[in-house]
Amino acid sequence: MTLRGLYAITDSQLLAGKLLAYVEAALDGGLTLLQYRDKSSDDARRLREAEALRDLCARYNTRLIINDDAELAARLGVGVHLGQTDGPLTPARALLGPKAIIGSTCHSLVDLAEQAAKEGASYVAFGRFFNSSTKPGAPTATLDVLDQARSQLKLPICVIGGITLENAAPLVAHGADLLAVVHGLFGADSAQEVTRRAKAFNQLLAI
Ligand SMILES: Cc1ncc(COP(=O)(O)OP(=O)(O)O)c(N)n1
Ligand SMILES: Cc1ncsc1CCOP(=O)(O)O
Ligand SMILES: [Mg+2]
Repeated sequence: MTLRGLYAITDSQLLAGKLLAYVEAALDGGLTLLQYRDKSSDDARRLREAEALRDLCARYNTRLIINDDAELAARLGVGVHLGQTDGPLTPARALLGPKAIIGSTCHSLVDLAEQAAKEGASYVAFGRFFNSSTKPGAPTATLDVLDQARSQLKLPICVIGGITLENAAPLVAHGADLLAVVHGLFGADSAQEVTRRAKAFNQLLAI
């Protein structure tokens, strides 16, 4: 399986009251991956929403990834994205099995990505590349890091942080495989606009 394309990430504040409608609109435009990212501790809601997203993604043949929580991912039979403080990759791979998609945050450090590859990551994520209202304090990364990652790594490379239709092209030109986007996709005034943006991101990636 080649991991390349638009990687939509949900945000509980931005998508309050319209999570499924906006996610379906994005799926209509074409998503390679969807990440359920909810930093709250409302476990019951997280389970309910993640199950609904898993079923929706299945209808569109799109893989669901759970942020931070390998146990929830295992319960649902989907993938997980783990940051540097979200627990180790090796046990997550053992828990989820060889076919699960497991992503790893590497900030701007190719060494972290090399390590993640050895520990069984399916893709590595660098960023943030631009200002992000979703995660303003996230460490930054540059196009130089992306060049270095592209030349050293065989794994799919994901980029994140403030990505929009206006600024994404250089990231693709420098070797990004997956564009991970919250606000630049879901910060739209209508579901139709979400679909339009998703299609336009796919065009940027020549998908
Ligand atoms: C695709 C992707 N890349 C990076 C992140 C950030 O993960 P992390 O550093 O663990 O930060 P939180 O998202 O958990 O706040 C991500 N979630 N997805
Ligand atoms: C989770 C995360 N990690 C680094 S930046 C970021 C937020 C991405 O959201 P946006 O696309 O709205 O900047
Ligand atoms: Mg995390």
